[in-house]
Amino acid sequence: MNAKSGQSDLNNLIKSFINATEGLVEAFKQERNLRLHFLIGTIVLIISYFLDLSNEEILWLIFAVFSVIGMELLNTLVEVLMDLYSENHDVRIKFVKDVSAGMVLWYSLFAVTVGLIILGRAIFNWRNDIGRLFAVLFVVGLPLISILGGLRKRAKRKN
Ligand SMILES: Nc1ncnc2c1ncn2[C@@H]1O[C@H](COP(=O)(O)OP(=O)(O)OP(=O)(O)O)[C@@H](O)[C@H]1O
Repeated sequence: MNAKSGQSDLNNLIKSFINATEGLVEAFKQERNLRLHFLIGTIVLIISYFLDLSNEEILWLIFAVFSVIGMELLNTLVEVLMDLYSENHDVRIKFVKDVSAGMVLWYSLFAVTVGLIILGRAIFNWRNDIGRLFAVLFVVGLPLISILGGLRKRAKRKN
């Protein structure tokens, strides 16, 4: 590798970084929900400075905050791509957009569970049962609601 190609590789890398940053900034400007997630993440991370948290707990909080923001970015992409594909009303587009929004909701529930367990202990001295119950409620509850909904529909069709 000569000095010239090394320099051009570096320029490309810097350009890619600038483009990626522009993408983040644009998404932040355009998406209200993304701004909300950044705000909540900022508040949680600031609060974490005033609490007695282990390294592991801080890492979980950071993981939760970054995950929700990452999923919101992905959801923004899906919405834009679907709108580019077609602006007509289409049940398949509705499905894709709703699942994508559901993905953000799912990760938000994960973040709330992490918050309940870690911040709940550090601020209110809660046992981790509350966070665990919250997680179980959604992991078990969601499929259950869907199964019960399906059974009800089937029963209605038979009548
Ligand atoms: N082309 C379409 N066909 C059918 N349903 C659609 C279509 N576009 C949007 N929807 C429905 O409207 C909802 C909102 O879609 P929209 O693209 O407006 O996202 P948004 O309001 O920006 O969502 P978010 O609050 O997640 O950013 C979708 O989840 C979907 O249920």
